[in-house]
Amino acid sequence: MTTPPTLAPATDNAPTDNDPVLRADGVTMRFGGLTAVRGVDLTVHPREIVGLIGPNGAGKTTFFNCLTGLYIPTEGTVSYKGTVLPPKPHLVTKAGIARTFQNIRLFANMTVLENVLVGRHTRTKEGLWSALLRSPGFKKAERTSEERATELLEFIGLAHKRDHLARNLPYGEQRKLEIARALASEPGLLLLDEPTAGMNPQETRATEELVLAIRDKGIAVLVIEHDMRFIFNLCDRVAVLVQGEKLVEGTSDTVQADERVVAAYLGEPFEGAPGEAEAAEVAAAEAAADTAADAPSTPGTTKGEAP
Ligand SMILES: Nc1ncnc2c1ncn2[C@@H]1O[C@H](COP(=O)(O)OP(=O)(O)OP(=O)(O)O)[C@@H](O)[C@H]1O
Repeated sequence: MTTPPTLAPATDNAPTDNDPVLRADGVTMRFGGLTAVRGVDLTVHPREIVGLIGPNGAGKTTFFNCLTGLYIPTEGTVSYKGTVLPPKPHLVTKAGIARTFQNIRLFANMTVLENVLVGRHTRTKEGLWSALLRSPGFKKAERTSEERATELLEFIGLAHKRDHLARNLPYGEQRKLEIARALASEPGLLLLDEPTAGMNPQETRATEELVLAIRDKGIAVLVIEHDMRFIFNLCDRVAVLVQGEKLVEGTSDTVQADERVVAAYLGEPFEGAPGEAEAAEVAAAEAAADTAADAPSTPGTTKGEAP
């Protein structure tokens, strides 16, 4: 019987298809005395849909803001396809990370098409003078952008509304338009912050389909969402943040079965909860102080002094 050939170990550091698109290493964000995010590591691989969940105030949006350059993390680094990102939102977008926000941020008085075209600005090289003089290069770039924007509107099902004002779209379509605008920057990773907030069940289902279709186009997705059915249906992997720390990470089944996650959502204490060590230290110090207070005093010593 012949032994199957073994793969030779990689001899160089060339990126492979399975290298993470996103790698967050020890990301910490403090606001004065409040640590909103504490030492969070997270990776997202190509074509993965990763969910980020956690109770209100757990630090999810703050973490997104660290990933996208809106905040400069107090500690830690964020890399996209192996390169550490500068903490500047436009450079992060240019590198290949696009995002949507918890609250819709469209240009309400611009048309649907114009909103998508705005999202393309990091992909067009023509400068201000070229635009003002309407140079041939600018006109060509403008045509290409419009074609691409139209394709994206077809993809999300809003091509028939391209000339409507964004503010006249129903809520669910405004959310879709935000996603199309994010996709216009041609990202390799899309971050979605509560994409189904305020949606009815049909709109939520349609958003689920849309996220799967985005993944099928080869774009990785990291999504924050409070709708657990959405998250557990959709995600290849789920990370749970509690009080700024990553508590659990795994498949939907692993996370759903983890009693610490249930406890965190119900606000119950659990073994290993963030802050538990500090709480235990305080309790031990208080117990020691009580014992000292109850103990009969030794002649020649006063409370708090060594004999
Ligand atoms: N700019 C800021 N300055 C001070 N504190 C902040 C700032 N942004 C967030 N925080 C605090 O950081 C903590 C985490 O907030 P964050 O919005 O990231 O949580 P979240 O998990 O996204 O919550 P939700 O699910 O309610 O959106 C909260 O205590 C919040 O008050």
